[in-house]
Amino acid sequence: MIRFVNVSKEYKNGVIALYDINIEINKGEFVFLVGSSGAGKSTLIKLLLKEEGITRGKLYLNGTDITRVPNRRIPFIRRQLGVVFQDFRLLPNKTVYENVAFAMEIIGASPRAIRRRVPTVLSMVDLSRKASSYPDQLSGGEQQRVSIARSIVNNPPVLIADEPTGNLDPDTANDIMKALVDINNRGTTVLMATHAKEIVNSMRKRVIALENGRIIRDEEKGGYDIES
Ligand SMILES: Nc1ncnc2c1ncn2[C@@H]1O[C@H](COP(=O)(O)OP(=O)(O)OP(=O)(O)O)[C@@H](O)[C@H]1O
Repeated sequence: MIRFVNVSKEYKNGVIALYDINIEINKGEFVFLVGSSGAGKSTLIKLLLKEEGITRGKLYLNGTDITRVPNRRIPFIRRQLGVVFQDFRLLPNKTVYENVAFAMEIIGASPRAIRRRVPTVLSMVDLSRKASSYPDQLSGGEQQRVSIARSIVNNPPVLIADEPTGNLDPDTANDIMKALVDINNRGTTVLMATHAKEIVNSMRKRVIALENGRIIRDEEKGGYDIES
């Protein structure tokens, strides 16, 4: 599903953020990406989203070498990836329903498909009651669940979450994790970058640890730290 082959990333200022990264993530896996600040987690995600170019190596998404994809095809690549960020990034002037519907409108979905699909995903994240609310009328956890609904509404095979619980208290963070596990159980591959040690330790999923741009650990059913 996702394959990094000898990938390196050097920024224009000479900072080498990733060195010779090799990762293979299969369909349906749930993978935590951990590492201290500056380890290279966000850079790795930016390469997948094609927000940054790759300096060396190859990166495959669903069998396509995305390092060779021309710019005009980037939107098609992006459609295979649902993305959730720490800061939710909802549109403030749209309701919950409209925020989720908008993700379908921009890919040209029919009004009928939108009317059918949006209530389904809102119920998956337990937000049916809040469909007409605006983001500023919601708690942080609810806003993040809207953002998750939006990220999966077009059925992407892969969901990328960059520190999705970073702004949330522990109970709310657990609700978000339940939503992500639910989505993973329905077959979506999940890659989540996080500093949330307790969450990683309690879930016992695959853990890939980065340090100074290198993979120092890749463990099935791992913990946040090597000793855990
Ligand atoms: N646009 C950029 N230009 C130059 N250097 C950058 C740029 N973005 C990140 N870096 C550098 O690349 C390295 C990796 O940064 P990155 O943001 O990927 O780390 P991270 O693991 O996501 O950290 P955090 O947990 O704080 O988000 C750091 O040394 C950082 O300073």
